[in-house]
Amino acid sequence: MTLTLPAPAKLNLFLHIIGRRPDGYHELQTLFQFLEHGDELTFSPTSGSRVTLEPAIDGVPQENNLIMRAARLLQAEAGRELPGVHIHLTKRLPMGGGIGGGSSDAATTLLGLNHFWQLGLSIDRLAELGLQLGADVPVFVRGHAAFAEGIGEKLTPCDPPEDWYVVIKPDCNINTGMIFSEEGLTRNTPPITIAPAFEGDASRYRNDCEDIVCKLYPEVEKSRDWLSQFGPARLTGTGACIFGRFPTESKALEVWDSRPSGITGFVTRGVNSSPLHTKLTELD
Ligand SMILES: C[C@](O)(CO)[C@H](O)COP(=O)(O)OP(=O)(O)OC[C@H]1O[C@@H](n2ccc(N)nc2=O)[C@H](O)[C@@H]1O
Ligand SMILES: Nc1ncnc2c1ncn2[C@@H]1O[C@H](COP(=O)(O)OP(=O)(O)OP(=O)(O)O)[C@@H](O)[C@H]1O
Repeated sequence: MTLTLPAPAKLNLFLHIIGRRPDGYHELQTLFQFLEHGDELTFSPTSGSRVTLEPAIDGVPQENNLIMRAARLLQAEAGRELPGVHIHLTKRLPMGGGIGGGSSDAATTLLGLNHFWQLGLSIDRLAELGLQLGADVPVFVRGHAAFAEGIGEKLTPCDPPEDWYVVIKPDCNINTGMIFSEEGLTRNTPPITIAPAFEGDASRYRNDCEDIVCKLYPEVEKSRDWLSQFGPARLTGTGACIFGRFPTESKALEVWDSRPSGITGFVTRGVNSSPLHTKLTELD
């Protein structure tokens, strides 16, 4: 049977860097919330035992695509030949945007194929496998908005307000590894000791990558300057996307409709339960 599942985007409502591990990875404190907007994956049975994926993403070799890598991890975990599957990807999320498109595709593949192949793997095991693919994959596997620590794998579920967002994608792709290797990055923000009750207080919470990203990419700074006329505007992840929060859809659309020509992005709602998990629950 064919299975179609969403791969939602995420925002980092704030992102603090509190230190660096001996292996070079950065210790973070961040608040993840999902968005209703996202990619979509369709899994269809095929004869034989191959996993195929279409369309390919320009510049990403098929075997490096996080969807194929997630499928390979599950095949290895099962340790036996599994039925063939064709995966169709509807890509809507910009790459290098800090909204987790690749990580979410990987999580949807892990949960989707676990269901499709009836592997019966637990969410804990799928989150462990996901962490091998990227620091952002576990939150997408677990499916609830969360305060994250460590490199993003220690998750405390929480419920920030489900506001509306204007998300702008400046015309640049930002490489996460490159930003984390920048000399001038703030790496010593004092840790928050309890999971925050986030009310969008811009002065208490920030994104520690924002200053450096705005310095390196003037188009990101320009987007932030435009959106911040309407309220606090912030970077997500290591960029490039900038988002602003609004209490209603009509207010978000009003701002979006006033954008100058050349600004691309979307309006969407923040949700604390992942649309992926909502869809999987409906199937059970
Ligand atoms: C910035 C965030 O998007 C916040 O949610 C994530 O922490 C990044 O997660 P991601 O895109 O899945 O990143 P990964 O593919 O795991 O890492 C890419 C590269 O960024 C650097 N990296 C990543 C995460 C982290 N906590 N510290 C790091 O220093 C590492 O050099 C790594 O090789
Ligand atoms: N299915 C996929 N979708 C998007 N990118 C993929 C995929 N598979 C591999 N990649 C690679 O991963 C890189 C990061 O893509 P992604 O969309 O996750 O960026 P991002 O939004 O900056 O993510 P993050 O917030 O996790 O840093 C891409 O530039 C691409 O080379």
